[in-house]
Amino acid sequence: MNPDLVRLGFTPPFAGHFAAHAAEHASARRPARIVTEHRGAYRVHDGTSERWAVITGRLRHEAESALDMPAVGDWVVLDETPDTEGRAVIQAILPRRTAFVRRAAGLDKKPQVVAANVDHVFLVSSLNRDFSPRRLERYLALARESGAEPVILLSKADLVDPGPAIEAAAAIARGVPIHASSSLTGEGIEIVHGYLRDNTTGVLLGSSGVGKSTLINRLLGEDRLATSPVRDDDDKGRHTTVRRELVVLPTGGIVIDTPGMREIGLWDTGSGLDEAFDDVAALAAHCRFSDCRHEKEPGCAVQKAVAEGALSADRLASYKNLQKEGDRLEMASDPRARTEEIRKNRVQARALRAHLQKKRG
Ligand SMILES: Nc1nc2c(ncn2[C@@H]2O[C@H](COP(=O)(O)OP(=O)(O)OP(=O)(O)O)[C@@H](O)[C@H]2O)c(=O)[nH]1
Ligand SMILES: [Zn+2]
Repeated sequence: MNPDLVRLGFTPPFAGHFAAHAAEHASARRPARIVTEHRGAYRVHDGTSERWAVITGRLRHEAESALDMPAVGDWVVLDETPDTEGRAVIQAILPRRTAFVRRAAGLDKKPQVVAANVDHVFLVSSLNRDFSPRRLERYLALARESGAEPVILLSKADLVDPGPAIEAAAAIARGVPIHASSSLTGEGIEIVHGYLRDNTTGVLLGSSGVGKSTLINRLLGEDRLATSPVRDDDDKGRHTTVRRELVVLPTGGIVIDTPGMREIGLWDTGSGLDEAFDDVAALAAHCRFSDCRHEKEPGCAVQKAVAEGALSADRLASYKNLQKEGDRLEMASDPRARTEEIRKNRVQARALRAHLQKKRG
């Protein structure tokens, strides 16, 4: 396989999908990866160089929601014949292995694919005032459903002793690895490099100002991405990164920078919520009633655990809260939007995760 494409994360499953696509079409086609999106045009990388591309009218027309449009990290098929403005034309999106999807910011209930085909989702919280277990639980539920492996990263370890936050994160991580890092001292940087071995892809998610772009610059070994200081009064960031962008590391691996998220709305968490809260789910299996709401029902094993101090009341409240949000979304969303493809991808993603877990022992 073309080593330039492999360095971009083009693995055998994508090669297989691409070959199947190319075999059905007479005109010359090539695979490329979405690097960034700007006003409906896409910057794509074909392993050798980058250029602008647009999607065909047919793709745009057939898209039922944002889930069917190219997202950063997607592998797409380009037609070699450029359009009148010299841009490549995206003919198809190859099936995603994983996708981190949230509810788009704003009032209407629409999904947004934050990053596609990522192996690791780094949930970045700054140790400097930003860390919130409740927000982390929300991210974890979405990350679990993405099919990628979550990693909790506590940044700016040079400013604050990470001990207490690590302990708080450990109480809700349910097996997700936790690392402290500092782009100033270099602490934890090799660990992040380690996750991106073998041309795997990671995405950095978190609030503005936690140091996502700074970390990528550190991984790159050069100040390529723009960064800016947090506000003095509350340590909040200034939303410096304005669009998602895929970066290929010279040392191997691919990482996607994202703009700081103000809100992180749930989208179709499927079993992701119960995976992120497998402690609550395991208790719930022992409730007398299978539809127990864990309120005041007799024989509720979950409330019993709270009374005995085995489960924190805050964590249960958080679980119920997210569950309600998910239920509301489900009722509101158009069932057609949940395409069969998403379901299939989820199965594939599970298999991938199992494989990665096995690989890492
Ligand atoms: N002390 C310390 N400061 C850091 C560290 N990492 C980043 N910073 C600083 O935090 C500020 C914000 O960093 P950015 O990298 O722009 O944060 P971001 O998460 O990319 O923010 P958005 O692009 O707005 O989402 C900058 O002033 C950085 O220098 C760190 O490890 N230690
Ligand atoms: Zn940034």
